[in-house]
Formats: sequence, C-alpha cells, structure tokens
Amino acid sequence: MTSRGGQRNARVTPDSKAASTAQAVGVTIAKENHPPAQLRNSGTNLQYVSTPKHGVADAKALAGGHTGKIKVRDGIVVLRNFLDVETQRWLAEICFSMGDEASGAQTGTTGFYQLKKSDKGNGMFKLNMGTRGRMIDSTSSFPPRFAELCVQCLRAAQEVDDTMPDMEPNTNLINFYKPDANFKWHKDSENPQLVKVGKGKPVVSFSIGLSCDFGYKDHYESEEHETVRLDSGDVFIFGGRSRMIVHSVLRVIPHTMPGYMRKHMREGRLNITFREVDGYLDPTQFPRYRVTYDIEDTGNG
Ligand SMILES: O=C(O)CCC(=O)C(=O)O
Ligand SMILES: [Fe+2]
Repeated sequence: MTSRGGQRNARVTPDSKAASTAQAVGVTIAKENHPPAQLRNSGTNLQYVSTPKHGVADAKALAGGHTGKIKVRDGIVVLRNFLDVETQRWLAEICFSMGDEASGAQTGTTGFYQLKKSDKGNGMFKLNMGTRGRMIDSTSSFPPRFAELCVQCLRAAQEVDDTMPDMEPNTNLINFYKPDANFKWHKDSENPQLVKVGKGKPVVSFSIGLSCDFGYKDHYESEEHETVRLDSGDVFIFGGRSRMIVHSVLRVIPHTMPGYMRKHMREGRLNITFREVDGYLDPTQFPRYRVTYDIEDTGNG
C-alpha cells in the first residue's frame, strides 16, 4: 500500500486551509472565544476514587516537584507534560489533516468522519463514533516521528517501571472527542493470551487538547475505579500485568484547552494510541482493520 504518511505530510496545512477542509466535510472549527484555559494541574492530579493498595503511595509521589514520570503501579505509567508544545501542535496538525478524510466504503478512506445517513449528496458528515471520531491506520502510514515519539515515551516509562514490556508500534489508533464526550468501559483486547503471562505489549497513549478524566479498574464488575486526569501533553502507558485494565474516558472536560493549542486544533480532545498488534497485519486490510474491543456497553464504543 502506498504510504499515506508521505502524501499526508505534504498536505499538512495552516489553520485557514484546515478550516476550509473542515467546512467541506460539514464540521465546525471551534471559535476562539473560550474562557481562559485552565492551567495545568500542579501537584496531585491523580485522583483516587478508591484507595487501592498502591494508591496512597502513588498519590503522595505526585506531590509537587515530581519529575513527571509517574509509576502508578506495575504496568501503568503517566508521563506528565511530556510532549512539548511544538510536538503537540505538529501531532495535531498531522492528525487533523489525515482525520478530515471521511471513513467508509463511500470514500474508500479512513478518518474521523462518515457520511450522514440523511446525506443527499450534499457531503454532510458526522464523527464516525457519535461524539468521537476514530481513525486507525498502520504506524508506517504516519510520519516516522510518530513511532519515534512512541518509543521515546516507552523508554521513559521503562525508566520508572522495570516491569513495562517492550513494544514496536505497528498500529496507530486516533480518537478525536468532542467536549463532554466519553468512551465507555472497555478492554483493549488484541491479545489476551499474552497478557495472561504478563507479556502484554503496552499501549502508549498521547493526550492533546482538552483534558479528560480517564478511569480504570481491573474488572468490569468492580464498583470502584481509579481516575487519572490527563491534560494536553500527558502520556498514559499501560502494559504488562496492567495491559487488560478495564478503562474508560469518563469525560472530556470542556474549557480546558491550553492557550498554546487554541489556534492549532479543533475544540476537543485528541488521543493518539500506539499498539503492537501481534501476528501479521495485512496492510491491504487498512482502512478496514479494526482493533477489537471487549465493550461492556456498546453505546459509545
Ligand atoms: O482516549 C483515550 O485516552 C483512550 C482511548 C481508548 O481507550 C481506546 O481507543 O481504546
Ligand atoms: Fe481503550
């Protein structure tokens, strides 16, 4: 398959062009009239709803002056403010340039959007997962710096968590959430067998734009969960014994766009995840390839 990364790289456009592309697919670019951005949380921003055995110590470890590489427990690391401003802007630019394509048989491409059922040839599009747009493609379809950033984050995570397994990303899944959107409880279950023996290759997940509350727990049936606030520039990594956590984006929090991103992305939250999916991935399957989920409630899965 032709590397779309190359073509797409060439198509990275300034905001004005992005705006006109967005209009062409029937979406609105956020107006620049938001309240002042909420500054990054300082100090403890892992909020433990429950106090699991590892919770208290980790919450303390977060208190002011921490390096920003936080081991939450074996197999879960949060890298606070790890992606610098230029990197966040660049990632957003590429993702929106790629994501402005509509997914589906009608267009033969993938992106955050799909044609509305009611479309009568007017090109009316909506986010393909309701309040969230999802785009999946092979890592090699993106500029090589995507994979390099992923590996850099993984190495940083391994510095603080020696149980974190290695991985080489081959699949990028990008979510674009509207403000207030959520993503229901689910597991990313590409290879449960490997997870059982503690070899779960990590998922590396970047947050850009609006903040969110990310929840996780070990079992669907648990009534308690932990909540991690993820802000723009944070990276959340889960692998090894934590690879099969049940997790959810509980809520994307409106009005938390950092000032430096306002003119660089549409109002919402961009989440870029990297995975190594085991086995041979037939590139000709793209864009039809889908990561499989165990979804408890398929409402917004
Ligand atoms: O948006 C996020 O932080 C998580 C996304 C997610 O869980 C997924 O795509 O499987
Ligand atoms: Fe997930």
